[in-house]
Amino acid sequence: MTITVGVLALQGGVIEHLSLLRRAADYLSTSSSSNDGKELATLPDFDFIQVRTKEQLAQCDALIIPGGESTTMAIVARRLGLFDQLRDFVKVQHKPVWGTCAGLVMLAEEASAVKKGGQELVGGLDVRVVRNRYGTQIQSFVADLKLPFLGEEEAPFRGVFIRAPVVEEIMTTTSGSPAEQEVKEGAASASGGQQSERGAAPGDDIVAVRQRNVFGTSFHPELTQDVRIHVWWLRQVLDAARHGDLVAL
Ligand SMILES: NC(=O)CC[C@H](N)C(=O)O
Repeated sequence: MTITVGVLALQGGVIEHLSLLRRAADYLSTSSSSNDGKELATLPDFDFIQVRTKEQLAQCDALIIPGGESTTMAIVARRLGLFDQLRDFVKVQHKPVWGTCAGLVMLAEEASAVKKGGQELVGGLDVRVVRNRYGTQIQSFVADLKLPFLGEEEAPFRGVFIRAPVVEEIMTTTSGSPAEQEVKEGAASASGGQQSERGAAPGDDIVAVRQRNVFGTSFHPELTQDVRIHVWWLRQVLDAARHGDLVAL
């Protein structure tokens, strides 16, 4: 079995994600060969592709929407007629999708601080993000993040924040619904903001969020050499492929 993972390649950090995805897949194949062999026996091949057309999107079992500029990405996606299919991918087929930075904006149901006239979103995460939370490009910074979903004992993750959005509100669609709880369980706060080299510290801002099949990060793991989040996400993709949907963490 081959699992096809796409990176939406309309604009932004596409190559960087593809490179870390390949490294993450290598890591999974070597780590599974050193455990009891159970995972190895069932570990499928991964195919990583750039997605610019409806046909390419249709091939994908999972998708990354990279960082870049969400307004530009939305305009190009509209021109290429990809929006309906993207929404179907996320909200009807419930395939695993991960958005980084501009990708998180695209996956939010609502966004504030948008350009005049608004911008089109794919949605899927019942959150409102605020764009450019920490200011402009020159106010970019890195901060050590504690991300509980990687494991409580794990070393902090070096988060790269470039005109980053944060989740300003987790919205209650149906009160007490499982979806709402999963958002909350999936939320990860930044800590160690004093490690920031530049710009505002994230403090308690929500910079990673998950709701069922949809995952978003404010920062750019693909701009580091740290493969842990890509490995974690590929495991989610594997689980989704095996079980038909994502399992709880
Ligand atoms: N680094 C980024 O992806 C920046 C995101 C950008 N501020 C947007 O809203 O699209």
